Amino acid sequence: MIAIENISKRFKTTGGASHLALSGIELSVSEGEFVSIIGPSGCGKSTLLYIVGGFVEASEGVVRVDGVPVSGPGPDRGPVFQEFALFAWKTVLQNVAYGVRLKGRSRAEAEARAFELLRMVGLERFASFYPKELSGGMKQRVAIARTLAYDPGILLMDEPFGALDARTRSHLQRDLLRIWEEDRKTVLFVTHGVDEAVFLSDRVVVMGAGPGRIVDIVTIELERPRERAELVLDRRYQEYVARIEGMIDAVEAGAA
Ligand SMILES: Nc1ncnc2c1ncn2[C@@H]1O[C@H](COP(=O)(O)OP(=O)(O)OP(=O)(O)O)[C@@H](O)[C@H]1O
Repeated sequence: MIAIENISKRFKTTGGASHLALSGIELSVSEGEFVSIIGPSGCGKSTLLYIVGGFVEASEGVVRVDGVPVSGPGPDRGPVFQEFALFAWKTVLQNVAYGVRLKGRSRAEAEARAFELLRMVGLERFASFYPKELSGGMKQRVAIARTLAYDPGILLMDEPFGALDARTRSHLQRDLLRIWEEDRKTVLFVTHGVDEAVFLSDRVVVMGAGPGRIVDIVTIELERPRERAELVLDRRYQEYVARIEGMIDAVEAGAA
């Protein structure tokens, strides 16, 4: 569904020099697949996601979604980033309904669907609240519901749970998996958390820096549905985490 073909990205830096952030990235993601991208800070994970989203233009290469080259953002790719980017002046319900209205629905239809989505993320009781009245975890749930509202086939998630405390993060991971298991969107998920990547993903893409490149792709052969409490005790899960942590350590030490 997503074909990333030989993507490179060079940024101009101040003073006229340039910085090669990504080089020769090749990756195919199937419909309904959950793929995480992990790697040291600055290796270009966000840049790659933004290129797929059409927010940043590649210097070389092409990204195709269903065979069509990406030339800008589109409703087929829903971004969920770390900054919640909710409308401060709209209620929770209106924020989510906004996403539904992008699909050309009437206000009444949009609100009905928004309620359904709020139920899905466990926030129906907060429909009339404003973003400033919510915790970080709740805001991130609203942001996810708003993106789901226009039903993109692909979710592009850039450390969506990075700013949250460990407990809230683990609740949201579980909720995200539940939602994903219901309608199997294709997910590209950038994270710093190896455990999070292994828990959520079908495949984990490990990137290295200088320039940003793919070092390895690990297929996570753990059955679904996954339960965190069970999984952390599973030797295979522990081995995946240790193996990927080892790869990142090697990349950081310049050995990979
Ligand atoms: N708009 C920009 N202009 C110039 N350089 C940029 C720009 N955006 C990113 N870069 C550079 O590209 C490289 C990759 O950045 P990117 O944010 O994609 O990395 P990352 O792996 O997501 O990092 P982190 O894990 O810290 O979020 C970095 O060296 C960064 O300084």
